[in-house]
Amino acid sequence: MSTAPAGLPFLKGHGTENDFVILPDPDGALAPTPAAVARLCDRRAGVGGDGLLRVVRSDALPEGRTLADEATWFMDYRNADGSVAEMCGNGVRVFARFLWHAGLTDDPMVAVGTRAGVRWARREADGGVTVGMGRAGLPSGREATATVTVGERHWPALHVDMGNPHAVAFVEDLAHAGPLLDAPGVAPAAAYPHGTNVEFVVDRGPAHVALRVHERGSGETRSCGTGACAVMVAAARRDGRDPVADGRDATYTVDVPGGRLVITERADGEVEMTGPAVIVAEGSLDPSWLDPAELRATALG
Ligand SMILES: N[C@@H](CCC[C@H](N)C(=O)O)C(=O)O
Repeated sequence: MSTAPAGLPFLKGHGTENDFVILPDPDGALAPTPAAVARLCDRRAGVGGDGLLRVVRSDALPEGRTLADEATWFMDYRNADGSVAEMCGNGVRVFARFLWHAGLTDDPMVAVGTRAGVRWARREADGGVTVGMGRAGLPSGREATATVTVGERHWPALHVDMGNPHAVAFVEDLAHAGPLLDAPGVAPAAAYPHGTNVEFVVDRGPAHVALRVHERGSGETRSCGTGACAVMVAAARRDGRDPVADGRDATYTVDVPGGRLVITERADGEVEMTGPAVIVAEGSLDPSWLDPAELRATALG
């Protein structure tokens, strides 16, 4: 029997192996510093994850307050290095799975506030979760394209905005991107003033592609939902498909190292992504390991 003082509750979850530490903080009592997030996400000395999902009531956060009428819950997303990101597509599926798992809602359709606006998530009969990802942004002019570099190799890349930034490069072989230990070079830097996620894409068949991704703030990951949607839209345009102009939905299968996502760009321009969302563990953080002051955890008392 443990006599350790009760620590802060956390969960661990993943969507196509994009894995997250989930920190329930309904009243917004916590304010995790970048250093605390990086410690939590550390794969050797921490819980481990590609990012952190802090679950807060929208009306308890300044950035969520304007969304509170539409979305009770706000996903405060942080990358593994502690940096803040606007959106996380796999994260929204896992966030919704947490709300259902914790009994915070039993509605199969939930709205989730994010820094990129409100996203919805729907529980499917087969256990998957579909997320309404909003419309893709395709900047024009000098921001429309960039050059991505890994070692001696260079590729043209399309700028796709899914609430967060992506540079999508079609390559001959995913192995050409190398081990992706460092962030690929992206030029001109002015095209991405806040940095970018980079996707490398190959074809697998008609309307079927596979990707590798280097995530801003997290490194190479096994999946990226916003990245997969950016890839789907880039592949559709390359294939001459524009659902809004055609008046016809386009659906692609996008394989990621950690599984498979099915993505539709609808004739009204909205992008929908379906994939798995899994809660794998629940526990509590040992207060002697993570100084509560680092989380400003009034909840630890
Ligand atoms: N893995 C996420 C994206 C997380 C944020 C990203 N690294 C960024 O900084 O924009 C996803 O599933 O979309």
